[in-house]
Amino acid sequence: MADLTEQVQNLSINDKNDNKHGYVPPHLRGANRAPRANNNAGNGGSSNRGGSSFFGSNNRSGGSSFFGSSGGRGGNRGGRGGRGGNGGAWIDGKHVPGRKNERMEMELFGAPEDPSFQSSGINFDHYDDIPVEASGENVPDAITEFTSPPLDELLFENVQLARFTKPTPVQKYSIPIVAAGRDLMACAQTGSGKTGGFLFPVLSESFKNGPSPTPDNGGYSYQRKAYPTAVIMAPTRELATQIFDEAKKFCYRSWVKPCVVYGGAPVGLQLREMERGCDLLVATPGRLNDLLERGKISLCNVKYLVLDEADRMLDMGFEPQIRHIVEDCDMPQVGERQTLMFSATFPDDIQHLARDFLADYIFLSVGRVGSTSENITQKIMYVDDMDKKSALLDLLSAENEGLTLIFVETKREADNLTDFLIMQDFRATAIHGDRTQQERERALAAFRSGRANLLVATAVAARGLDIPNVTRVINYDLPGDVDDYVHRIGRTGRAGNTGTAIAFFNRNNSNIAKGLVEILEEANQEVPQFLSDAMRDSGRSRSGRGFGGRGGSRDYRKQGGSFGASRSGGSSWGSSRGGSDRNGGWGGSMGGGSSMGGGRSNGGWGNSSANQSWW
Ligand SMILES: Nc1ncnc2c1ncn2[C@@H]1O[C@H](COP(=O)(O)OP(=O)(O)OP(=O)(O)O)[C@@H](O)[C@H]1O
Repeated sequence: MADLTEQVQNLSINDKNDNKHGYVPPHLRGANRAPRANNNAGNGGSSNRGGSSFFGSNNRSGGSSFFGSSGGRGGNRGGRGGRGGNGGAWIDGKHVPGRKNERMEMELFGAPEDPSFQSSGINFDHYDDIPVEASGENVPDAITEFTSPPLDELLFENVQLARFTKPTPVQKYSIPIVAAGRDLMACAQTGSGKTGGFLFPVLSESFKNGPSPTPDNGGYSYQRKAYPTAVIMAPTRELATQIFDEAKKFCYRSWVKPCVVYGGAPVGLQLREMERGCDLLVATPGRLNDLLERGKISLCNVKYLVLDEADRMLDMGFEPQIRHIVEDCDMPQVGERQTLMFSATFPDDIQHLARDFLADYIFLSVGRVGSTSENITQKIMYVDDMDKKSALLDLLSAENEGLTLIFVETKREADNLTDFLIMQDFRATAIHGDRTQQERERALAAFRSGRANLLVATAVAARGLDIPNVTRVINYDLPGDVDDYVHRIGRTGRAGNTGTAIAFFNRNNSNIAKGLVEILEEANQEVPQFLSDAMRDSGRSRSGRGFGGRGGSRDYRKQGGSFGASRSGGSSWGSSRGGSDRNGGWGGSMGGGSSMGGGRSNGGWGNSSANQSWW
């Protein structure tokens, strides 16, 4: 990839001799860009205007099959009763692993050189230098490597098949914490292995201890019910599917049969799959609630409850459903189950939810809460709204290798920009809450496979998605909340790989100037002068980290000074949530998303009322 600073300099960004904002779009420079070579191998050229659904589907993750185990590569059918396939069984209090199957191993774990499987990057070892804070009573010692014990032997074998040679910091702590029977709230940077952070200990303990006996219903029930041992809730269907795909790997040959359920997909198919066994259930809250109400699932056997991207679920308005599922159904009480909450950002309100869901928990933060990885090179460019398309074309023309994720604020903007890029002969596709599930899956599959190397997305793609080879994230529209920025740029620079994140900033984004400056400084990135100016000016009209400021804080229990076995320092942040295209209609029963239209009112820096009127 061409040097980012050079690229940005070539765009005359911040050149005081140009205009007042420094950026001179190509059409004003009289630049006659040569017609772009048709690189549209995948979609047949610019005549393919009809949005993006024409990109065919499929990639290694199958993109879509809800229950991969019923398809070609799943097959953990054994469940506790040993239902054949390569699944194991729990028999007479013992775990009996299934047979090895080379074809299935290839499907689940891939060949070492297969680029569609994320491999750890050159900076993976740098994770060891990140300070970790673990607070709470009697924090168990972290492990330093994957060994069995403490990991269950079969899980250890599966971790080796995945070619994970060393635990990431969050995994080093979560494995002994869960093994000690403790609850956990964990905050770790994007791409630093949080999924393994909950799957490894939950599966390891499940493999060792087996399921609870299914309640005897006296033979009166006419319908089968699922009695999962572990329930993992996630905010979006894509994230749920991704966790499920990851779970399939680590459940290989075990008694644990993973399942996934989410809204917007036919419930009949999901029910049929659940009937084959459902020991680890990954679910969006809305669909889980629905299935509970239909009496298809009982939570009475749950030993492990995981809330992934918990703050996002609250943002999406899932709190009533989550509370209903956890508090009003038949799930064992706090203290009788283990509860784990994970995210890269933890605003205060989520910590307060923890008071109700967790008991005597350990708060783990890896790096500064809500910080970004130094594996990501961040650049903020001043670009007025009217110049954004030109600036984007410039960036894409200068560098179009690897996969680029482009974030916009509204669904309509996502479609418009995608059409525009396709018109310019770029291989672009779009993902947002108004697209059908099939369109979204096809778009993601095309992006993963590289047939479309540009994915235009709303905030719905900001969280959790783990797509190898995303080398660049462009915030065409900045989000209104700095936490969202952190998650968005975290789609690159994962597992120790490097990536770049570019954001178009203008006076409409002054609300997050302060938060952005803090993030850039923490990650040792350059802070452009216009951003410092914007921060200073916007600071005159408001104080503190409030508006658009950093979410997340350290363990709120320590703010009262009650206890703390801190292993390193921490800091406390104010919390705030901004509005943005947040809902998007993913997962569960959430409806369509909201849109912040363009055309926000402009005001000068520090013209507080004008700047904030849309906020
Ligand atoms: N111990 C490990 N060794 C090597 N690679 C790992 C390890 N743990 C996880 N990974 C890989 O790192 C990538 C990022 O992991 P994961 O998706 O769990 O990150 P995350 O912290 O949940 O990120 P986000 O906050 O964006 O959801 C994945 O491709 C995963 O396979």
